[in-house]
Amino acid sequence: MDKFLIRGGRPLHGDIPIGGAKNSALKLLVAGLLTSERVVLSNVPRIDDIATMRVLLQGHGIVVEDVDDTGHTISVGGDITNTEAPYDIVSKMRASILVLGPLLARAREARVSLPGGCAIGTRPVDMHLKGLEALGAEIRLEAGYINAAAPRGLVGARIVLPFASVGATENLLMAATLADGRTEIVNAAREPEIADLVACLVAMGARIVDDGAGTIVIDGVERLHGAHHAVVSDRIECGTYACAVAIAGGDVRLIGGQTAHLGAVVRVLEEAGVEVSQEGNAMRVRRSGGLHGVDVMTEPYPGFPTDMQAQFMALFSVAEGASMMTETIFENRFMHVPELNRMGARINVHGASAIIRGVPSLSGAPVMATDLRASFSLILAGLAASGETVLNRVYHLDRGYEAVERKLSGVGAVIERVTG
Ligand SMILES: CC(=O)N[C@H]1[C@@H](OP(=O)(O)OP(=O)(O)OC[C@H]2O[C@@H](n3ccc(=O)[nH]c3=O)[C@H](O)[C@@H]2O)O[C@H](CO)[C@@H](O)[C@@H]1O
Ligand SMILES: C=C(OP(=O)(O)O)C(=O)O
Repeated sequence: MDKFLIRGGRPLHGDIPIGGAKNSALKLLVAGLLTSERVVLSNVPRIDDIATMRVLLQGHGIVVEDVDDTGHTISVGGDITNTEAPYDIVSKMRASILVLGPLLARAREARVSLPGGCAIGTRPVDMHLKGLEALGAEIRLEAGYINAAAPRGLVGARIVLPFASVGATENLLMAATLADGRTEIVNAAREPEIADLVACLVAMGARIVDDGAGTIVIDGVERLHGAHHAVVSDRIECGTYACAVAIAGGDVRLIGGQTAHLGAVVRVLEEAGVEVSQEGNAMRVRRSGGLHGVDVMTEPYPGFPTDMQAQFMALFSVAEGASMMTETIFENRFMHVPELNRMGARINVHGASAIIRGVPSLSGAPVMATDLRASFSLILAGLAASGETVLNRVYHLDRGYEAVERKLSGVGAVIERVTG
């Protein structure tokens, strides 16, 4: 198993390229199930979750190909020959549940493993299933699988989501593009990844009006066609490297980064003492003075993202004063706390909130994390720590961050991957 060795204490200077969003690219690949024609996606990140999604789609009979040798442009298309999403893939990657709506819409049936919980929480899918039932699907849960059928096709409906779930919005949006009549999704998620999916579906011939304020209206069409679409920039990767500059100090341009998608994150960075500006197509991040603690609560977009919570916990560990981090999206997303504390952080968790009392410095240690963002929070701590940090279980990072060691060493960090 690969490890990272990190030696802290170096400020960061230069440019870091920001890739396409994992949380958008995965859904856009799934959208390819909605047409037999080729959908070509550019700016796709080269990460393990994308490789897993390719295997899942190929299992459905879809042809997934690299369009060039960059590995960042992928085409999907073809006929669905198998409507089962098996346990071994769904349990590895939760975004697999997103095939349910498109399979039902196009093949009129689907058998998808229930994803179950994961390291950050129970993560139920009841809203996905209720929404699909409202569109006329018959759903039975059996032996850990969702068996869904819509023998006469899906029919448009008005669906009010009790919570602005990103996954449920995406599943229902894709299913509704081929339903008979009009679907209205009320209290829909407003994340930039939703707008990206809407833009791709519209390019494929879907009729969608998204008011950007939580209401999406879809008029079903008979068929969708091929399209070209560039994946939106990864706001979480961008925010993560902004935290790297914030914790290590320095001055870095995050090429492709968009402050417009990171409003809540930028506000917290500025309050903490970090300078952030948009300069052309780059987000510039600078810190020369001290860091200050801030109180933060995770919320659906445009609130502060849960996917940035762990990274900010590392940052606040070395900020002056106390910070409070409240996690409202997932019930078990503080798994990084004991590891940060092993590096000298002073963090106490009380239910959904954590109090972080800033310390003057952290010290390197062998650490490991149980999920993607938690793993990066330990790299961030390592960048600020004295001595060497050894991060184990790098496979969590490889799921969602491309070329971490290259991007960080390119701006002066000392980080090395040890394979084996
Ligand atoms: C609102 C939010 O921040 N969503 C995040 C969530 O998306 P993801 O799509 O995974 O999760 P949802 O947005 O659906 O879920 C948010 C909350 O709703 C609950 N829920 C969801 C679906 C359902 O059918 N029933 C139910 O109870 C979940 O348990 C969770 O507490 O994780 C992704 C990966 O970290 C992030 O990129 C998304 O930004
Ligand atoms: C938790 C994440 O992803 P997933 O929903 O794939 O677990 C994430 O992107 O931070």
